[in-house]
Amino acid sequence: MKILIISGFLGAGKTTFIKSMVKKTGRQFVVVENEFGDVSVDGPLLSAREQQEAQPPTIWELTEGCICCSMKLDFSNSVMTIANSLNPDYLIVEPSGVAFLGPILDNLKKICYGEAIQLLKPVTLVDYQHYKNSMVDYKDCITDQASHAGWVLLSKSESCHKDVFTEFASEVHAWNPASSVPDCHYEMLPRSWWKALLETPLDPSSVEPAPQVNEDRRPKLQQISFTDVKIPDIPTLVSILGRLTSLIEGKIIRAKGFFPMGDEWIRFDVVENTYEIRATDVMDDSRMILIGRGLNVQQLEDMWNATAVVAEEDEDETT
Ligand SMILES: Nc1nc2c(ncn2[C@@H]2O[C@H](COP(=O)(O)OP(=O)(O)OP(=O)(O)O)[C@@H](O)[C@H]2O)c(=O)[nH]1
Repeated sequence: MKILIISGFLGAGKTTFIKSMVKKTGRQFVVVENEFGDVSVDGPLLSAREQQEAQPPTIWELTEGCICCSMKLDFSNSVMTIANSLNPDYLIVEPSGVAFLGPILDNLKKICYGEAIQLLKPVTLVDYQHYKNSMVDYKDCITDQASHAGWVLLSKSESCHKDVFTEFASEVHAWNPASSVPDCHYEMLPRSWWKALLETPLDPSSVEPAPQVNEDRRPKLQQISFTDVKIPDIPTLVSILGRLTSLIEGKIIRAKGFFPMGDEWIRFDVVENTYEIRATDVMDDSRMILIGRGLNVQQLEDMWNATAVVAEEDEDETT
């Protein structure tokens, strides 16, 4: 079993990359999802086909802790269990956006043996639209992720000029001279690149011991999660997302979720000051999570509860 870690800060595009990798390579993957927060949104979204023909991966969720520190042992036990039970050709690991990559590699190298469990060179995604801003507050985490990667990819860069990639590569090479930084968005890379991604091993003896991530280094973020999400219509959702991206009190770094609206299921993503709304597959339940700092939790909970009441009234009127 080969292990490929896909790291990157909150909202950098890890899940989107994994979806693309499934489609481009046509392979069947098992994915370990470790989300920041106590509900998993990515797991169900990765399982959703969303009109794509590719076979969705099998998801193994690890919530309520971070695999680079508090869940270290649970994580290595899960990897061993997956190797011994499912034994897939490829295990993809998506750590939470605030996980440090160094300690994850250090932990995994201890359970690598022969061909049974092999590490591949990890990927780190860096969000072109937001990373310069994020570097102000989360530099330690973002540079750790890029410093330990074999491949560093600039996401959300589809319309960028080559010069942007050249400048980005020289910035990354200052932290990690050995990393490979493609000079275009990953969607444009040839089949040979995707093949190399799934074949290039990381020598475990080259992984340096990583100290325990102490709490001072970890991004200090709050999370609020909701299940049974009710939003009556798209204008209300747009208005909520507009408010979330321009809070007077505190700052939302990431928000995401999915919920039913009439006969359809809708998903939304907020990354800093941008948001996206799309249709998705029918899900078993609805979920959402807000991640940020300095948040007025009571005010945000009141806002969602008020929206749910309106949605319920609308439902009553239509039945
Ligand atoms: N245009 C564009 N949008 C992207 C790209 N990658 C991600 N996005 C968008 O960015 C948002 C977050 O993407 P995700 O793939 O969920 O990011 P993530 O890193 O898995 O997020 P977390 O797990 O919550 O940290 C979504 O709205 C995506 O559609 C990209 O390469 N190009």
